[in-house]
Amino acid sequence: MAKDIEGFKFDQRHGKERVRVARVWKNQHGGHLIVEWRVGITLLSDCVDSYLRDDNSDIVATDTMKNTVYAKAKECSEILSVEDFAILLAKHFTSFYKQVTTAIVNIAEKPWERVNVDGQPHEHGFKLGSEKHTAEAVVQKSGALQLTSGIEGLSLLKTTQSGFEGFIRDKYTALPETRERMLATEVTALWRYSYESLYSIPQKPLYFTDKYLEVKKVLADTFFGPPVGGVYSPSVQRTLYQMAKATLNRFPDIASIQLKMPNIHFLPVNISNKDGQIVKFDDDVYLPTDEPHGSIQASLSRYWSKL
Ligand SMILES: O=c1[nH]c(=O)c2[nH]c(=O)[nH]c2[nH]1
Repeated sequence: MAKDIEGFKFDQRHGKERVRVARVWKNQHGGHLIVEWRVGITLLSDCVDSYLRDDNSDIVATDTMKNTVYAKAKECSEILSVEDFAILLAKHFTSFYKQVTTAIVNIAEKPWERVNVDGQPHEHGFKLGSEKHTAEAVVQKSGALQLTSGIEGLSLLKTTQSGFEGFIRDKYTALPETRERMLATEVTALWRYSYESLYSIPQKPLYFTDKYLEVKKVLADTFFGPPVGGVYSPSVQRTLYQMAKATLNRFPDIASIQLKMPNIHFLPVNISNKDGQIVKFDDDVYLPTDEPHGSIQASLSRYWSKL
């Protein structure tokens, strides 16, 4: 909230970024669970005097914020979702300090996955997966909540059932029309839950972890289509829209979703020299690239959503 100060508009916030914590839980039978989180905390608090004069008496030290992450991780005796940990931290800052009006906590979870050895889940062995689960909780002193979850780095590719035709052609257009191409992307998704108060969030353990896995499945299943035959994509735009719509249709407690889907190009390889063709592209040999890439993004919200 901007304040009028000395004839200016003034707005401030402070926090700690990239606090890394790993938490292990052990059961009586030797089974271990682990999460690794990168936590960012931002506090909106009444500590204007620290900017205007040498008075730090209303500052929550960012070092204290960092310590709180470890203390709260220690206190959590059971595994919990990134969303629930973000809410727990944000709730702490807004209720513990009279100066703090709003706490914004974002967390990215590193995708440690249990390994299988000889077809059996390992008790305490994990390997790194690829895409990340993210969450952001914005909590007000009143208990008002905004909860957003996301996926980062979900790489998806299909080798056919994609094309791009009918686009604008002008004197700068070289791209041929096609009904046969590779489609590759790295999905970044952000979705907002409709829970608007600390008192209305589902209490079921790992509710939001399960939701994350289900959203990821709906996004991927919509991208790929059925295992036999797949589904034709006439553009990244169309596929993105179908993925967003499938998510809102499937999950009543998701109010809006934003998707970013770069079009990662796999270029047809054709090589020739003066004696003739060395490689003739036949939908088989590609040059994978990462830049430049197309950039396609959209968000879809329910009408009653506040986003
Ligand atoms: O699916 C696509 N959408 C585009 O907007 C675009 N632009 C382009 O060159 N290729 C593609 N493919």
